[in-house]
Amino acid sequence: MKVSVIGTGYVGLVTGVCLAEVGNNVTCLDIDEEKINMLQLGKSPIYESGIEEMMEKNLHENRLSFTTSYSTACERADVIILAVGTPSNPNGSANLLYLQKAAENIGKHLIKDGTIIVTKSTVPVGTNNKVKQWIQQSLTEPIFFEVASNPEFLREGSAIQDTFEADRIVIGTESRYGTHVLKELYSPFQIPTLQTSLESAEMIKYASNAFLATKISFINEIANLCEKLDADIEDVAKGMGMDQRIGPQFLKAGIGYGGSCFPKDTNALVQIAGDIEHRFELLESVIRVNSSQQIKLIGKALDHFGSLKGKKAAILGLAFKPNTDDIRESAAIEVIKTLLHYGATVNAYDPVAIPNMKRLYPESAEIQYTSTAYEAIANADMIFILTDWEEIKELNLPTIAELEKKPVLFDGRNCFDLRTIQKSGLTYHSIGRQILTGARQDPKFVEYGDGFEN
Ligand SMILES: NC(=O)C1=CN([C@@H]2O[C@H](COP(=O)(O)OP(=O)(O)OC[C@H]3O[C@@H](n4cnc5c(N)ncnc54)[C@H](O)[C@@H]3O)[C@@H](O)[C@H]2O)C=CC1
Ligand SMILES: O=C(O)[C@H]1O[C@H](OP(=O)(O)OP(=O)(O)OC[C@H]2O[C@@H](n3ccc(=O)[nH]c3=O)[C@H](O)[C@@H]2O)[C@H](O)[C@@H](O)[C@@H]1O
Repeated sequence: MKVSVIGTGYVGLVTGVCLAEVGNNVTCLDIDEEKINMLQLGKSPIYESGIEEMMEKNLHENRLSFTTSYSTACERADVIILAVGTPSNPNGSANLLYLQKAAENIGKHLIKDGTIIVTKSTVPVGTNNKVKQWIQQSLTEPIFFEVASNPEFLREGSAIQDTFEADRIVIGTESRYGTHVLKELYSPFQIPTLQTSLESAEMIKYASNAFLATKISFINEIANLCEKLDADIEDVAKGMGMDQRIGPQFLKAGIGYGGSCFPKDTNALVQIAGDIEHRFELLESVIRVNSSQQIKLIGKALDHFGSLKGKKAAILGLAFKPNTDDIRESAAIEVIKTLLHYGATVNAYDPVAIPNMKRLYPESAEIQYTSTAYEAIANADMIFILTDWEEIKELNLPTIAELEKKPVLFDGRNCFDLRTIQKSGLTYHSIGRQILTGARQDPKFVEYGDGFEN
């Protein structure tokens, strides 16, 4: 099939490359010329495992191309996929301006009857009907087209794997023709497909993200109780997750959810509910819990040191999760801001996200970036673990314990088991578990069995 993808961000690029990989002829379009120039050279503007290799292969085999021209992208496409950003407006609602511009441009350049225009961007219920109007109003001649909703569920950091091994593909369509074309497009992936109305497909996306965010805030609240009641959140989450009705995923307590989607989509859903005069109190609480969770470690550091003025903090992990360079809504942004506010200075390290964070916090007397985790730690009074990168989970704790300052470890991702920490003699604060003071003490924990995954 001939497919065009509008927007070459995390979703558009991965979708385009994977659709080319299964044999389609794919044109990816973006208004950002710099991105398109890079992509034409086979370089990915985002850090996503495996993307460059798959891109290179499909460029070489002439199934994939990149352009800034709407006429090139629209003229022969059977399917056009909209994957532009839908960021938050100041009131939390979804900003549909990029989508409107893209839809209008499609309308202006559509010349082939029967094209299906698919919204993959996350959009409020009712938006596909607007997309239809925007296109209709921009047509230069009468053309038959259809719209469809096809929300995306991939995660950054495992986007290619998630595309090939998704739990489901949701297709909201208006006719049998639309359903037929999209089912055919996705048939090589052999993934269960759910066909719904446009509105239900749009709602499935928000409801899924809101539910996952709720699970995270719920387990974080339980962690906050565990800290005060001498229970261990890792054991508690494991025990809960063994109940198949609950399931083990998204029960990892920590410093809350970040990223470009959970914060944006939970706020948007509260706003969508507000627009129809329904107060979504549960989701409002989920959002509030997450905001306070993001700076939980600062409270622990203040309790420990009294004052943070003049203290040196090593920040390990800047990305909102491992295996991505994305720092959008990362807890690291709030933690750094608050540490600087309290008069601390920062040495920050991340395997890939430093260039993105430097745009927000350029290097200065207060904040320095280092090329290894150990460099960041060398002179620190305290260490904040904010992203559970594999290399951070593998830090050599005895080496850290031997440093002159013997830094205090504040672990926002519960990367270490308590026995390992206890052996190292470090003072250790984590989320929802007992504090280890470096003195000889027996941590209250059990030996984990196999199979507990997040
Ligand atoms: N990032 C993720 O993991 C996921 C994102 N989504 C949703 O997918 C959508 C896209 O998200 P991302 O890929 O993260 O966004 P992004 O910000 O990484 O990329 C969006 C791209 O669209 C381009 N663009 C903007 N206006 C355009 C126009 N008029 N014509 C052509 N290109 C245009 C931008 O230059 C940019 O390259 C959002 O609605 C998001 O909520 C859904 C699932 C996963
Ligand atoms: O709509 C989207 O953009 C995407 O949002 C999330 O994907 P993503 O944001 O890439 O990453 P997740 O792995 O879901 O993690 C989100 C945040 O939650 C945190 N998290 C996740 C799981 C957990 O148990 N605990 C926890 O704190 C992570 O550290 C991270 O900050 C969803 O998982 C995807 O299904 C969805 O497509």
